[in-house]
Amino acid sequence: EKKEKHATKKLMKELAICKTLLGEMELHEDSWPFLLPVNTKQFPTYRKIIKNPMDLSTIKKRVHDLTYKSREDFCVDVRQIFDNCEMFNEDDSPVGKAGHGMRKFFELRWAELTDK
Ligand SMILES: Cc1ncccc1N[C@@H](C)c1cnc2ccsc2c1
Repeated sequence: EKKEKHATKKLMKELAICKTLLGEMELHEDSWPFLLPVNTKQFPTYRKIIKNPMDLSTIKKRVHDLTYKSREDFCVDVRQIFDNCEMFNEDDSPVGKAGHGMRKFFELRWAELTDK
């Protein structure tokens, strides 16, 4: 059991990092396009082009539901948001620019929060 307790403690620490980062991203001025799932009525082609839709509210639910088994699982979903954004939006569009800004912010903070 000792090993198990250790793993659980490690996961809890990692999820705390994810919660911190998620909170900071939600407050970021460039987060507005990513807060909720893209509305397919507003963007009918979206589901055709984007195979793995992802957004911050979905990630928040997964953190809360303990879906993530490591901070890496969390990171994969966050990066999916920005990859989808680049796929669907022009770089110089408002949403495209917001995606680049958010990715920059995330990657910097992610590196800072990684154990030195
Ligand atoms: C991230 C993303 N990628 C592709 C399409 C949309 C979005 N975001 C939605 C929220 C969005 C983004 N921009 C606008 C502008 C008017 S409604 C609306 C909704």
